[in-house]
Amino acid sequence: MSAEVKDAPVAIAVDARVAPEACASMAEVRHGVDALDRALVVLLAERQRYMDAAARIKPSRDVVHDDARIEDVVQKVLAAAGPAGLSPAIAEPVWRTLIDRCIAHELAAWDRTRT
Ligand SMILES: O=C(O)C(=O)C[C@]1(C(=O)O)C=C[C@@H](O)C=C1
Repeated sequence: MSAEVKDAPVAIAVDARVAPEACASMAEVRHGVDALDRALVVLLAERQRYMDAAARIKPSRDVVHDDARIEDVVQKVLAAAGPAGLSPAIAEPVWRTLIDRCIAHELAAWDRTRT
C-alpha cells in the first residue's frame, strides 16, 4: 500500500433515525431505511471505484471474471453476516448480484480505458 491509504474503519455519516426496535410507526421505519440506504450508496460507490482500479491494474480482460475470487468474496461476506445479524438469505443473493454488476462495470471500464 502506498501514498493514499484510506483510514480504517470507514466513517460513514448516517442521518438521525429511530432504532429499529424502538420504531412505533411506518414513517419511522421508512425514515430509518432511507437513511441507511443513503449510507449504503456511499459505500457501494467506493466499492465501485475499486472496480475501476481493478480494470486499470488487471493484466488482461480475461481475468476480470474470476470464479475463485467470487466464491472467496461470498464466503467472507457470509462469515461477516452471521455475527452482524444479517440473514444469509439476504446477504448471498445481494452480493452475488452486486459482484455480477461489478464485473459488468469492470468490463466496461476495461473496454473504455484499455482497448
Ligand atoms: O477481486 C477482484 O478481482 C475484483 O475485481 C472484484 C470482484 C468483486 O466485485 O468483488 C469483481 C470481479 C471478480 O470476478 C471478482 C470479484
